[in-house]
Amino acid sequence: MSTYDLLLRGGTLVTAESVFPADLAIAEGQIVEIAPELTGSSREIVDARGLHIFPGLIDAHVHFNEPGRTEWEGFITGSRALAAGGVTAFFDMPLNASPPTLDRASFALKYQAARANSLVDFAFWGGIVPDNLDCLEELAECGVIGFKAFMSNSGIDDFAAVDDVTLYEGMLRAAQLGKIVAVHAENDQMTSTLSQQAIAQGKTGIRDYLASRPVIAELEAISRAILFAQEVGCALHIVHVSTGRGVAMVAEARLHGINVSCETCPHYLVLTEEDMERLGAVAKCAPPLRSQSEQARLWEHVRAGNVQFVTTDHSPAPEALKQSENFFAVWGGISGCQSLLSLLITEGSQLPLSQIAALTSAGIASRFQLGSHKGHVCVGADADLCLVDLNVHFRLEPEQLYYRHQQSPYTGRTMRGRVVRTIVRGSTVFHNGNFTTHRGQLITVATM
Ligand SMILES: NC(=O)N[C@H]1NC(=O)NC1=O
Ligand SMILES: [Zn+2]
Ligand SMILES: [Zn+2]
Repeated sequence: MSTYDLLLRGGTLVTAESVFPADLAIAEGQIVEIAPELTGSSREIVDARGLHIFPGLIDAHVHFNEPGRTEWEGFITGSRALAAGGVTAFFDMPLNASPPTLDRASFALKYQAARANSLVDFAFWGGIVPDNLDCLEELAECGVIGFKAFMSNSGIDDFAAVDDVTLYEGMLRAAQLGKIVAVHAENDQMTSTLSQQAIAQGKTGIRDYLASRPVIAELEAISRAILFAQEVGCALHIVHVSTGRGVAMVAEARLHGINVSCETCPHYLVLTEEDMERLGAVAKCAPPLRSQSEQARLWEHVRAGNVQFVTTDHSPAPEALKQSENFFAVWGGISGCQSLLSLLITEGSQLPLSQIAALTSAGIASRFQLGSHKGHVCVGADADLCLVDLNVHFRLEPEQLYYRHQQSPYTGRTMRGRVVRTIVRGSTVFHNGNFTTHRGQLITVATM
């Protein structure tokens, strides 16, 4: 009889392919057996009857701001929120921390902070800005997951937007290094000029902000990035696509064999322009929330499989930065990394559970070539799992949030599916509101 470390008995497994009842056994941090009724002895047995066992989610886009702006969000608070939401790994963006992740030294600071404080596994994006092209090679050596560039103003002075030449040359180098380039795609000239004009005319309300970042600004930047990537032969990823039309451009390019993918975020799927008007600063983001008709088309593309994965773009800031009469001056960024799974289960009732697993784990593992050990529920994979009770409906209250700042546009919303346990490489890191000590490790990545 085999001896396991942990046996999950009687649960319903959710994989990117299917949903089926099974026992799951873990030893030395890995899944070692999956079968209808496992009889081996185990150090610990969890009764998973009535629960769904999802692959631990991977959030490929968060801003945890440590070091340097830990008062905005840090690895302790951010990774607790993730664990409470069933997320077992995250990719941290190269900006909003100080210094931003632009070279070997800043990568080392990030790594040390995450290693000391993160409850779950992590990887890092490096940045591309106009003056760091010569540092991309050392960032690749450090093990960044890819390179992120802003095609419009990032809101952070020490992370400048790329001009076309920097983007082109950055893509050339990324292609040589076998790394993916991710872009925040909005046309800088349009968004900057429209913003300046509105502010000069004293038009600083929420509708004015929306008007300063039209859909066409996003579509133009997506098309330019795709054109560059095709020419250069670089793998491209478009972050936080806010409209179905943006996804359609990516889908069309993929049909032509261009190596491009895209993500969207829960806020574009569940909130609209009207919500931004109603909720105010807590719902400010860029690209902004869109109309109901744009949102409906975005959902169609998600259902059709044209969006490779969903991320949260969790980008919080202290309360003071969220308060201004001038909506342009308010920090743009939505806090939501704790609610990814529950939002998709609740709002994506048309999405099969398997597709939710694909969008939150397998899709990311495959795009970033994490290997079969991450993002999959199968024998030999890391035992990164979350146990969810789909029968629970709950109202999200601010005091249930583990963020550094207990604010989110999703508070007050009734959600379905409570995460009861989160397991990282075989260790329970979250269980019914309790956390263990940190456990996170850097995810090592292949070059493409
Ligand atoms: N700097 C930063 O986090 N910006 C993010 N916030 C947001 O709403 N969109 C972004 O790109
Ligand atoms: Zn962005
Ligand atoms: Zn972001």
